[in-house]
Amino acid sequence: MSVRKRGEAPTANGKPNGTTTYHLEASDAKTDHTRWRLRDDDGRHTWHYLQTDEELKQWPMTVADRYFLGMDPGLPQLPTPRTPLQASENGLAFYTRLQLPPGNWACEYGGPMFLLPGLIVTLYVTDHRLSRPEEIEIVRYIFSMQNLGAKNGGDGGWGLHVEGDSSVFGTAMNYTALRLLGVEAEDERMRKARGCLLGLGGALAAPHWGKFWLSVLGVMEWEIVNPVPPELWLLPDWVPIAPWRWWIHMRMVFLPMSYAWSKKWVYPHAETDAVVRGLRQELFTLPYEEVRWGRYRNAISGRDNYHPKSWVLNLVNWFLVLVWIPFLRMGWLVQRAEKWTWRLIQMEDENSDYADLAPVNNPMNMLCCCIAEGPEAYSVKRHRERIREFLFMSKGGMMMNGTNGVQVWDTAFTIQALVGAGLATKPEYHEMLLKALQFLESQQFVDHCVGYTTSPTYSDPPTSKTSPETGYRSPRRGGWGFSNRDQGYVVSDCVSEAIKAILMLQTLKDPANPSRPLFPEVLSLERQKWAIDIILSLQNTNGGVASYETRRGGEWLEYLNAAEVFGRIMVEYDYPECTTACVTALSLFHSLNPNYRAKDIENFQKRAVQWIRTNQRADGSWYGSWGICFTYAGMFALESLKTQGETYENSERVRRACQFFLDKQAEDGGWGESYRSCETGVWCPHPEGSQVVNTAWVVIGLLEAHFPYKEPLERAVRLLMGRQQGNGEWLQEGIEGVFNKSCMISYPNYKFIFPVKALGMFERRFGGLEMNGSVMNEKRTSKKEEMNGTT
Ligand SMILES: CC(C)=CCC[C@@H](C)[C@H]1CC[C@@]2(C)[C@@H]3CC[C@H]4C(C)(C)[C@@H](O)CC[C@@]45C[C@@]35CC[C@]12C
Repeated sequence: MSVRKRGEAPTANGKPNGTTTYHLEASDAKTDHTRWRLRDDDGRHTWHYLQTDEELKQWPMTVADRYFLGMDPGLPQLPTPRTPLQASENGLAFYTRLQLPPGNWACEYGGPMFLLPGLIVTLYVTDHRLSRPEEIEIVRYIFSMQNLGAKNGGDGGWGLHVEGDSSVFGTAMNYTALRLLGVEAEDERMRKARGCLLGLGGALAAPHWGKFWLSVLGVMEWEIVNPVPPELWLLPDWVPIAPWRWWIHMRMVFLPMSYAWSKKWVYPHAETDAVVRGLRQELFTLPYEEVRWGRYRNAISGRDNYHPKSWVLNLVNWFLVLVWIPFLRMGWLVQRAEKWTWRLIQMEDENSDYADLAPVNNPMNMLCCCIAEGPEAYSVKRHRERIREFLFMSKGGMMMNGTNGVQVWDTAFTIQALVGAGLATKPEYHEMLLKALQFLESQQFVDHCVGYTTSPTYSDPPTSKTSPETGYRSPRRGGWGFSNRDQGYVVSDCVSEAIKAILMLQTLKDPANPSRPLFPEVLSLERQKWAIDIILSLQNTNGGVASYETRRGGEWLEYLNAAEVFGRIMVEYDYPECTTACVTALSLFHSLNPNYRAKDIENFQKRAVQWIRTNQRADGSWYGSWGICFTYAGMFALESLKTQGETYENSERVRRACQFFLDKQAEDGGWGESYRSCETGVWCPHPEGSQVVNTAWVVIGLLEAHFPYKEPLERAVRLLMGRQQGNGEWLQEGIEGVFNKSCMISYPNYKFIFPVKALGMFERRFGGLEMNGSVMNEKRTSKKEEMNGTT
């Protein structure tokens, strides 16, 4: 496919010069997939398109490349498993081949449909282009996610996430991205998308973030954006609404947004740019010239309005727009606010070497660097380099991952799966596990953020204290994040799952010589203690544990939730997943090192477990916030209760949890939960029936609970085995993860990790199965018969 330039010739440096637009001659073009390669430099993932035959010779395709690109990975058919453990091992035979050389795993961590457009707008307005193969594949990806045909009503739009119904946000932003990438407005799919968008009220009914991006691009005017005043960053720390108290993702998005909003920065070539001018005509239900922007500040389509703005926020906005901005907003104050905001942006960039917290604030920070320092500044260049770590090549094209990878998280779970399945001592997995272990060790944060170098002292156990000098960051030395060390953000359960995985391996004994450890001690006791210190610093006063930090503000701050499309985003909340992960990690560590901060650990555990107990719903379930949904949280909760000695036998609470699961078991023996559970807070069955991942979670949960009856578990295990392919793989089913209640996100490696663990755990508990022929299409025997009178 060629990208033809319309208008002017290329500039000397080969970049477009603002007034130049491009269009793809054939917007359904595809690159040669045999030329893509994934590189992993110590956990930093980037995709490369090889140009020459020489390069192709030097850099052969791997099984992982082929798999991610949707090509046949070329792995052999395996002997039909006769037992769950054999099935588990077949799964591993496949999954092991996806491990990357430094020891971690990658994946298409997609779902949200608002990430790529933010990047594309930023690149466009900062006069930078991705490579041609990348652009081609991004176009392909966005089109492949369009709601066409049978997909979500086929109305031609895009949703907030890949499985969602079309929304104004999804449609306006993805349509815009495609146009910026050169797709013609007259393309049939674009016409369809426009029809959908205009039917939903057009871009004037976009949520806050949509209006923000379109104003930066110059398609809208800033008047339509509800205020994002950087002055909030000048509030003294004691003020209850001060931004440092917000959930880290919200404050890190608010930060660059407030800077750009304050500057009212607009793409300098907007007036002459043909695409921008085209978009002004394409996105609205009335002629651009007639729009009175201020009137649409609060317009929002019903499809997008998951969390309507509160009356408090409406009042605040009213005051800011009609009183503060026209009469009270002093120049000197604005200058101070912008200066301090810019400093905080720099701290975020410096602390992560421009990787930044997530793919929402990363392009926004890049934009601010360009505003503050110009497009040629180091900060902008470094952002451009780092942003590539979010881009991932998939079968459907190039997409933007929800983080810069899943490295630490999936590696930790993989190790635990093998240990849980009883396979970690087998020689054939030694090399794989050793690499995974070494990878985790290499990704621990060994330094606090800039600003912590002077206080508190390194020898003090970290507290949750924070200060402006650190960019309001909490201590991080000893922690792990979700992706890699560079990103540098502690997540409570990532620290916990990582330290657990490491301790599990480091304490394994060689079965041939039980006095000899099977794996080297890669993480010293001192560094283990750092990790424990971090975990201990993360408990909230009520005993629960949140995601990145302790809770800094009250739930009432949701009154100021301006994003509209997400729920529960303003402050940290306690999560069963995070709380239970900390409990299980502390238990394991304490069992090995009974003397280190024993009292603190005991107190933490007592209070955390009490919180987990009270967080259980009357029907026995726990609501999961990061995976879908009750099946996910239930698994974690049951595991943590077991560490406190609470099992089916002795705990009414655990029995209720098990009964909740049993009540939801499907005819085919599995469990299938829809993402609607997350949105609505009530169990919603998956429209396509049982799902491998949900089923595996429940099996693990029930086994952790010491659920004594084999029959329901056996039926589930047979379903897992029946869904397995001849080469050991499981195919992708429904999306597995979620954030902020309304946005789904995929965890493709879960379909390997959890079935492998569940199958192995089952066999360890109950032994093999009687296999007469195929395991598929098992006739349902009565669950009730076995359960009657027994629970
Ligand atoms: C700024 C907004 C609203 C969107 C950007 C996306 C991010 C908020 C989220 C994308 C990935 C998330 C979900 C991330 C992924 C891992 C989880 C977890 C599984 C470790 C969980 O147990 C704790 C929270 C997570 C770190 C997550 C938080 C939110 C994301 C970064």
